[in-house]
Amino acid sequence: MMKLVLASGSPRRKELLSQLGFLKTDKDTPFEFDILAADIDESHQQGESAEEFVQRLAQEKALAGLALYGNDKQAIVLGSDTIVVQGETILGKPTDAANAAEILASLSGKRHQVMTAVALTDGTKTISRLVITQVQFCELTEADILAYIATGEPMDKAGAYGIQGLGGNFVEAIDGSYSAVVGLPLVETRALLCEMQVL
Ligand SMILES: Cc1cn([C@H]2C[C@H](O)[C@@H](COP(=O)(O)OP(=O)(O)OP(=O)(O)O)O2)c(=O)[nH]c1=O
Repeated sequence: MMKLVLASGSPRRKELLSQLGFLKTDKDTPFEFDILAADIDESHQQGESAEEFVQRLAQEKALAGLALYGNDKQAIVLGSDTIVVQGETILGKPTDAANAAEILASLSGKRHQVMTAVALTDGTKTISRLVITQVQFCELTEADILAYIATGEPMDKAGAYGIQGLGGNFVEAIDGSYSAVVGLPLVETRALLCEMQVL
């Protein structure tokens, strides 16, 4: 049987993917997936646009996951990547608290884009989607930023915030996909899973 594999160490992606299993039409076969963390080099290449970058990383995670899982075993592997884009700048996860403060100050009172790419591969065919969401932040004071960093929440998240957590306090408006901002766009991932006949 074809096994679905989530190539991600993100607990949010695990939760969102589980959520998709509840809409499975064939109730006789349960929706199950294995999880493995595919470690890839996430550095940006010169001349690469933000859109190209995030899609390449999602595909590389899926392909690295497939290689780790064992190319001989029948598997469909899902990889995903999320970045925050502010003007010309691509913001990934903060390197430390000072960098988190810099990132949050740059998002204060402005609109940025969250780009999430998701890729599915079975080794023969790789399909993917890119979802871009606009997020408007309220003005943040220095005290807001310091208090937020002290919670520890920003450190493992692109753009140094989590919309699903305390970071939601700073989100004035969102135009696009909420689940994509959290890390896995539900509608688009469901479409990909249907295309690969997993759902
Ligand atoms: C903007 C934003 C990002 N994030 C998270 C989603 C991603 O997990 C993370 C961006 O880092 P990613 O490199 O996309 O993912 P990851 O390292 O957490 O997991 P993996 O590569 O193993 O799949 O930021 C939120 O949880 N909430 C938010 O509002």
